[in-house]
Amino acid sequence: MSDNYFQQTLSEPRNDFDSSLRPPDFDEFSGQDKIKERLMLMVEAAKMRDDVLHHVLLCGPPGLGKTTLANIIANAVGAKLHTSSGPQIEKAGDLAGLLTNLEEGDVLFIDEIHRLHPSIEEYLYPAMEDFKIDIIIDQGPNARSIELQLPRFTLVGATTRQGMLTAPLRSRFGLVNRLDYYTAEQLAGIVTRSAGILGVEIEPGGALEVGRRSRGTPRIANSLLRWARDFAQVRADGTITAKVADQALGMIDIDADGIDEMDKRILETVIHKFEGGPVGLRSVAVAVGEDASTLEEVNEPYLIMQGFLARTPRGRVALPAAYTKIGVEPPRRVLGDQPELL
Ligand SMILES: Nc1ncnc2c1ncn2[C@@H]1O[C@H](COP(=O)(O)OP(=O)(O)OP(=O)(O)O)[C@@H](O)[C@H]1O
Repeated sequence: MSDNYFQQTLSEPRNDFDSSLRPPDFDEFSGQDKIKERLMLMVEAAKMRDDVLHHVLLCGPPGLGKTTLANIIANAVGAKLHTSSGPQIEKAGDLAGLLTNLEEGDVLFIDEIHRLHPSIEEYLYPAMEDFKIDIIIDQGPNARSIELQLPRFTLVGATTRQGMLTAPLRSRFGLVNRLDYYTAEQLAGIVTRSAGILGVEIEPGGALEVGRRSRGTPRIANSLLRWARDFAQVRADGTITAKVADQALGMIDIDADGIDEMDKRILETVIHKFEGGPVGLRSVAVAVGEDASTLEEVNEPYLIMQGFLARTPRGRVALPAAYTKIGVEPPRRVLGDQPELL
């Protein structure tokens, strides 16, 4: 088992397990109420006008349901969904290929859209605005650009890094939505639904225990459910009770706050190696042997949200809860200081 369980879960390619649990429509998609309401309204308005949907941007940490929402949007308007991602679109020709394959009303989902190369991004602007694209044909002195008219389509972009999106691209989306982490209760609801689909017996207490330790993320909740199911089968009578869930998750070193071994190592590093900070994220990443972007996307947001770490203009600092978590007394300066937050 990896010591960065969450990073491993979130970076796994999507598989049949994920698809079987993916809610097909807005009714079965729990949480994110504001976003759901806005999207449902947009869908209704487009249907009333017999028009295509505006382009939609979905932002937020991995595993919160961006891909799921893109599927739901396409289902809601009865359109075909085409899927790609920033890193997959390497050349302008790749983008032209995707766009010219679309039919009227189709939804094009581009995951990790912040990773599109700037030169490719520029091709996307006229496609989004006027549904046309300029392509260069021939080479050398014969090279010339021709304009192709595209069918009207909807672009759904997803990004884990809203800050890395260029202003021109961001401004071309009709609606920008930021997904939030889910509450333990919402996740318990998602776990109960998934257990029903998988035919797993789970008690409300068991679902809540899994929900509490899933760090606000449905993708993690489903993955922990899968582990708890195996555990319940082998070490209990197959039913996931609160106690069974607690033992199952304890066995993979996920504690009652949803903190795993890598999170603990990060806190220990900031506290012991860097005297509680401030320290730059890159230095922490080198010290714990993990990629800085993984720390920034997966570990840090949760540690900040739970009050273990704070971001200050001079770097990350450990808060009193971090000292308690790793079992050391917080120094007086930490208890007294209120770091200047970013
Ligand atoms: N609101 C929800 N209700 C029920 N299940 C959900 C919800 N959101 C996500 N899920 C489940 O969580 C899993 C992960 O969701 P999804 O792949 O859509 O996340 P994502 O935000 O697109 O992730 P990434 O950022 O890694 O692309 C899906 O298999 C889906 O079953």
